[in-house]
Amino acid sequence: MRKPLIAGNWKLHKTIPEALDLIEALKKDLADKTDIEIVVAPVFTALVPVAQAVKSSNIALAAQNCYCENSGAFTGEVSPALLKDAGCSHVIVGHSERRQLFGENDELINRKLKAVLAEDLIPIFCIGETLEEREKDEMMDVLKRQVTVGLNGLSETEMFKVVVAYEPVWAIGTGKVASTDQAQEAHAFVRGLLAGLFSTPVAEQVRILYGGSVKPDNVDGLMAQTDIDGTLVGGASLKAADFIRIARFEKM
Ligand SMILES: O=C[C@H](O)COP(=O)(O)O
Repeated sequence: MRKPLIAGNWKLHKTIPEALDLIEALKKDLADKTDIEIVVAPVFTALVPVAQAVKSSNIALAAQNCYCENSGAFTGEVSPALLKDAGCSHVIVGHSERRQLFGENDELINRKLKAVLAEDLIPIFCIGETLEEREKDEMMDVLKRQVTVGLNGLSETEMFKVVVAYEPVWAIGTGKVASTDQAQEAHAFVRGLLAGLFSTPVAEQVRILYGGSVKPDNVDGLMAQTDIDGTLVGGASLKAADFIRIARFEKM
């Protein structure tokens, strides 16, 4: 049985006071939610205060990115060890905005995943095809490459800790959510890849989140799909009421 995970990626939004306001609202209204895991990913500068605020709550803290080395002459980077020190338990790795805007490739993402796991943090490993790739019927090839290279060299034990997030790039921030059929098809395909690359137990236990225009009015249909184990929410995670409704998805 895979425990649902609802994660909010706040991207480049919210000052420290705004982040703390949002956290207080989530803590108040989601305190009873023990049947799911809740994760929020604020900007780096808000991690420490938010870590203090979520202590002893059911909300876990993620960073939105990290580097693949723990120390050294890497100006501007933040390491998994320092994120752990700041109070993070999760790190988003390979988000499409990192791939598209900051040139991250599958090999670098693989190194980041290994660095995150070496610190005993949980990576939320993002994959997904662009609109152009989908229109050229390359979705499966792209997902296969991202999964095969991104997870290369991970042990089965490490894989049990990984969370995968399928985020079709064309659905991110566009309001165009994948249909439940499209999302389920991609998730089932990714689960099949995990079975082939690792094992059936890995495929059965690894959680695969859906991301891309998840909103209160579409979350129930998405979460009803067999292979969708949670959501990685961008825009709607910035509003307490929307994120709370998403975390309170109804089982259909
Ligand atoms: O990490 C979250 C995704 O990029 C989805 O963002 P969105 O919900 O604003 O489409």
